[in-house]
Amino acid sequence: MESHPHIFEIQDISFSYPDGKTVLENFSFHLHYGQKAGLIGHNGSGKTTLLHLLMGLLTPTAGSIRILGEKMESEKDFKKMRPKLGFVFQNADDQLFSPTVLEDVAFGPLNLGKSPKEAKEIALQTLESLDLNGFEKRISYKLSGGEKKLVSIATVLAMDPEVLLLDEPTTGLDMDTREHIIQILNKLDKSFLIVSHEYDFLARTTRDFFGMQKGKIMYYGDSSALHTHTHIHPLGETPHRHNGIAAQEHPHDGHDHAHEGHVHTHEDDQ
Ligand SMILES: Nc1ncnc2c1ncn2[C@@H]1O[C@H](COP(=O)(O)OP(=O)(O)OP(=O)(O)O)[C@@H](O)[C@H]1O
Repeated sequence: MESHPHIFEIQDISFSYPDGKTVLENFSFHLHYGQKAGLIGHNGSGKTTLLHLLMGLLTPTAGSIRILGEKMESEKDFKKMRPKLGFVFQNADDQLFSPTVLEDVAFGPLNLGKSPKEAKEIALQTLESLDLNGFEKRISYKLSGGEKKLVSIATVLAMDPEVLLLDEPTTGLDMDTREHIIQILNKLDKSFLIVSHEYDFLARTTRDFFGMQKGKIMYYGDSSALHTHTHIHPLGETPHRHNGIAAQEHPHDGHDHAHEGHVHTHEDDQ
């Protein structure tokens, strides 16, 4: 169901932490309906701050935030909107707080007004759809880090949100769990925004990427152009230098793209 062209419309927002540090200034960003996007950028560039602003966990000092067409002006607005925004925290311990996995996954649906029986059914179906059958009886705090991340995603999907926001979902995961998350995201018919430093992960899960630097979106591109060191670009043999970073020469097709550690546009090439 597409009722709004944009999931998020952020216009000219500014935000500073109480200690006075300005993280975002006149910042604008749009995520349209159905978009699967990655957000990359250096440590401290403001990615987590942006996600927290989108969730209403922080309040901008200026500018406007519209979500699904509605202007977010108060905690009341965000409270109403939050069930539609599935936020997967960087640290799964911030997401899981019930004794068992079943209670954790049923918590959202219960909160949305489902009966205990319905909530249990939704929780079991959600676990099954993520290949987590049998997890329902597990003790949440005894799960491994990777299992906690998968169950965190289940707690969010059980609420059937309009959009998922994932903050560094692959941190500390082994290859199998990372692969499992890639499969989950690829099967998902939802919009999402993933903050990650893992370019290959974003290339396999998203279609677009935004590159953030010092509180600004500096780049926008096609995620298939995201990759780590070893690659051959599909066209052209022209060697180039990356944005003043020494001697990483390789052939490419002239698209704006990103490499591990930095993003660049070809206008920047010399
Ligand atoms: N609670 C806070 N109080 C003061 N400054 C903060 C607070 N949280 C974050 N910051 C600062 O705001 C800036 C942006 O932080 P943020 O966590 O949004 O960056 P990030 O892009 O998510 O970084 P990372 O990739 O390291 O997670 C950083 O300089 C950080 O030190």
